[in-house]
Amino acid sequence: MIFMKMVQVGFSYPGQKKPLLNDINFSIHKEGITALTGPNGVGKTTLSKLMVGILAPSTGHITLKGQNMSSMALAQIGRLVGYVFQNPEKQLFCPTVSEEIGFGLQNLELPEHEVQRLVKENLAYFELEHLAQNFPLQLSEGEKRRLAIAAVLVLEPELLVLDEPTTGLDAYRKHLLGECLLKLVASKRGVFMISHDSNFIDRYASRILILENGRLKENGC
Ligand SMILES: Nc1ncnc2c1ncn2[C@@H]1O[C@H](COP(=O)(O)OP(=O)(O)OP(=O)(O)O)[C@@H](O)[C@H]1O
Repeated sequence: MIFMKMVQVGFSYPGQKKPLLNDINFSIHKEGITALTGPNGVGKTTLSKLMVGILAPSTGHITLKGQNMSSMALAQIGRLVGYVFQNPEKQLFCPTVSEEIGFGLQNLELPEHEVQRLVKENLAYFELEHLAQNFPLQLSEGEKRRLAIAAVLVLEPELLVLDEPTTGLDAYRKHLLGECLLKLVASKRGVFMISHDSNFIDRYASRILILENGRLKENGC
């Protein structure tokens, strides 16, 4: 079943004479890891924001599980599609690292012991245990990114959208992230990542999309 579909999607920011995105058509089946790459400023982040409903298409439409996204509330989209921003600071707002990971779980009204179990598990997996009581905005860049990813992953979205997830990560943490994404895929969840990191893309992506001059190409064809 098609999970997400973009049909003739175009997008311009207010005041732009030429559309940034033009006639974008593609489907995501939640299988494997899809990478989106392309030159700086071409509209990759904009495309990812359309995928999670932060922006709406100027023309065309996007469906999510067969439903037009324009008729869905952001919270409804957010339960299906998780988004990790290019700049992790945009999504960190809790007083401690532990609370940041637990925040979304609290909103799901899970029992407290289950919330604490999942928080502990993710603190350990992302090697943030020693920082559990620290203020998120005072972490290093790589630690902030690991925390932002942990806080979204813990909610087990069906599709995870990540914007430049390897920025600021050392080789070992990139490896951990890649293995974590493969685990998600093995549990029938989809991953869509924007990246310029060609080594990471070659190692983990099963599908490569390239955005150039407002249009999308698959595998450079
Ligand atoms: N809110 C906004 N209002 C107006 N223009 C914007 C806005 N956000 C982004 N842009 C412009 O849209 C273009 C595409 O930006 P976007 O961040 O989507 O590109 P990108 O491909 O992700 O770039 P990079 O690889 O550098 O991260 C840029 O020229 C940017 O300046």
